[in-house]
Amino acid sequence: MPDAIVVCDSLVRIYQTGSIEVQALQGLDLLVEAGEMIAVVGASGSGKSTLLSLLAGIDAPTAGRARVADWDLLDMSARDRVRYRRHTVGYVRQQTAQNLVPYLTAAQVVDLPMTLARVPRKERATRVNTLLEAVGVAHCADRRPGQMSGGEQMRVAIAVSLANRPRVLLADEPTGELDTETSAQVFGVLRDVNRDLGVTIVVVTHDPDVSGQVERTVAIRDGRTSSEVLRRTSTGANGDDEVVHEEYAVMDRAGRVQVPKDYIEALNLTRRVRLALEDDHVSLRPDEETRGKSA
Ligand SMILES: Nc1ncnc2c1ncn2[C@@H]1O[C@H](COP(=O)(O)OP(=O)(O)OP(=O)(O)O)[C@@H](O)[C@H]1O
Repeated sequence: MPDAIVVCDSLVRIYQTGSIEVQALQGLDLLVEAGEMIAVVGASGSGKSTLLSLLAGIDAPTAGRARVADWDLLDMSARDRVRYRRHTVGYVRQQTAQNLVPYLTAAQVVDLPMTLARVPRKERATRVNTLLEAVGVAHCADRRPGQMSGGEQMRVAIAVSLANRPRVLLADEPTGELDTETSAQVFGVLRDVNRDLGVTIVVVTHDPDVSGQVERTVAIRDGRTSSEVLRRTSTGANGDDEVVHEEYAVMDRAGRVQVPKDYIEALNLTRRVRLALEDDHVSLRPDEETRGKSA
């Protein structure tokens, strides 16, 4: 992908707690094109938040390669990290309240990252208004978090993350605390800012139905990218536009592919499988010998 703005190649993050080692990411591959909006899904503990905090520059990878815009995430000084977090990426945290400050109004909290980046006062005031309008909460400018609904707070959090014109917006479960309707509205806001401001968006969620809200959904399993769902619009037999979801397995550079769990269970696949190259596809069959032993 020549225009990739996010490149993760065999990315590894190992957490060490005492003598216990947890491999949160075990060689994850991910490419995100500039201007794309993708969702990252996966079961609890699959490594979604770890991936996002690495991309946000909050945490550092253990091994592998990770690049966002012109930054190499494995080779950044503390000072680089501050610049990267201030200007290149916007980050919306999982808990709505963590994104805001209880005693600051929406206008003040959107202003804050720009003040830290020494943006002139006049420019800040204009940008605060533009952003609050862009996410549909101009009416909340003078309200504190306690005076806003969960959906409004999340919209303000998105405005805060966009204050310094990041190239990539990372959102960790932005709709986790919201009802279905409000969630759909927040996704609508993300799509609007993706389209109108050209910011690349990576949204993490454990809601598998999110694939209807974005063009590409990447699934993580056990710290690796396992499959992708692409949403396409095609013209049906009756001439109407219909949305089609197509699922693909992801192959890494070494040619490794994760077989979906339901396929493994359906054919009782165990340690060894038979692969065969056919004219236009590869077939994968159970090895009768190992299957017999495991049964
Ligand atoms: N700071 C940490 N120290 C030790 N282990 C951690 C740490 N952070 C995450 N882990 C472990 O790494 C694995 C991946 O966690 P992560 O939070 O990335 O998963 P997730 O997919 O975001 O889960 P959830 O949907 O529940 O938020 C888990 O086994 C988790 O227990």
